[in-house]
Order: sequence, then structure tokens, then C-alpha cells
Amino acid sequence: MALVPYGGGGVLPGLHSPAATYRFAGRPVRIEQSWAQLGVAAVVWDAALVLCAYLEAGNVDLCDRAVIELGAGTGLLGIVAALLGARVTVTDRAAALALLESNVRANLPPELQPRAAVKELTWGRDLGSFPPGAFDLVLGSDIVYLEETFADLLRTLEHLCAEHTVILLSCRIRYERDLDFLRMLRGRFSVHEVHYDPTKDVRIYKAQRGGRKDEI
Ligand SMILES: C[S@@+](CC[C@H](N)C(=O)[O-])C[C@H]1O[C@@H](n2cnc3c(N)ncnc32)[C@H](O)[C@@H]1O
Repeated sequence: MALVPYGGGGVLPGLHSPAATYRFAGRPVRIEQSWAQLGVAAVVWDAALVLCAYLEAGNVDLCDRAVIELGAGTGLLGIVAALLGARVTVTDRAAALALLESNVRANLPPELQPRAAVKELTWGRDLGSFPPGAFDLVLGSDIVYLEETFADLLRTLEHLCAEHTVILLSCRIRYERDLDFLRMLRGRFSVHEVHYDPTKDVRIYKAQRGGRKDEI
């Protein structure tokens, strides 16, 4: 099933623009893209830009926090989290890892390289390599879009999260079925919308186990 970006209109992101440069954490971040070869995993989505800006604005204390990004695609969000002080594990499916690794390595200064790992994590699988509760923060931008992955994505979040873990998901709600995932998430976590960017029509949801208040 094809993901339709930008409400279905316009040019697919990245199709004519193999690389894009952003500015976060006081430095340029140059992201190589490859829509033609890899599709949705190989372009930067608006939801990533909105969550990067949310992190950069200081809404979350990232200093030395253990962060995992799911469905990282090009890696922009994980890179920005690392530049802002987190120890990051940036994950996606196997096919996305080469471009992801290359973007991560190209954008982190030498002293931050050891603080970023790129790993395969297909939702619902590969979970044995990721100990429950090892992460303070789980990030995901534009990863709620494939109905057939919802159960596996939820299982992955449940596996990763301990009481202290915060999940931040940035989403453009394109279809009614996207709301189904949020209903599933609310069945397992306490979920709040914490930000809405009307210019990009992207919402950020924060989720935690139980009713626990913010730890991050
Ligand atoms: C729309 S892209 C978003 C990419 C990036 N997070 C961003 O916002 O720019 C969705 C991402 O989810 C990943 N993805 C889709 N299904 C997945 C699965 N079952 N397991 C792991 N990653 C998956 C894709 O490879 C892709 O990188």
C-alpha cells in the first residue's frame, strides 16, 4: 500500500532532491535521500522536522538520556537527538540501514560518534536485542501509517517501555485507520497530544505506561 505524502498532492518528497540540508542544534545537518531506491524510508518526512524542532526547543531533557528511534528512515531525528546530548540507537528495517548509517556517520562530530548506534529493528521481531526498560525515550516520526504493522508496532513499544520510559510519536493523521492505532495505544499507555503544528498538520503524542507523570 502506498503512503500518500502531503495529502496526496505535489511532488513526492526527495524525488528531485537527493539531499536536503537542515539546521538543528546550531549546525547544518545534511541528509542524503533516495526515494527512487528505497521509497518512504529514504526521504525526510514533515513529522520528523516537527519532532526535531520540538526537541530542539528544549521540551525534553535529552542530556545523556538513552533514546531509541523506531522507523528512523534517513535518521534525521536520531541525529538531532544525538546532537542535543542523547545516547541514541537508531533503528529501521534491514533495507533502510545503509543509507541510515551513512547519514548518521556523516552528521555527527567525532566525539559523538560513539554515542550513536544504528541497528535493525523490524517491529515485532528482533526484540531480543533490545532489553526492556533500557531506554528513557522512544521516538518515532511518521511511523503510524501501515495498518498491517499496528499490532507489531504496539508490541514493540510495550516490549521497550518500562514505567520510566516516555514515548514521543509525531504523526500526520491521514486516514481514519491512523486513529485506530492511537486507540490501540491508549489501551496500553497513557497518551496525550502535546503539540500540534498547523502549518505541517503534524501532531506529537506523548505516551507512558500507567498514569505516571513526566520523568523526562
Ligand atoms: C514514512 S517513513 C518515516 C521515516 C522517518 N521516521 C521520517 O519521519 O522521516 C516510515 C518508516 O517506518 C519504517 N517501517 C515501516 N514498517 C516497519 C516495520 N515493520 N519495522 C520497522 N520499521 C518499519 C520504514 O522503513 C520507514 O523508515
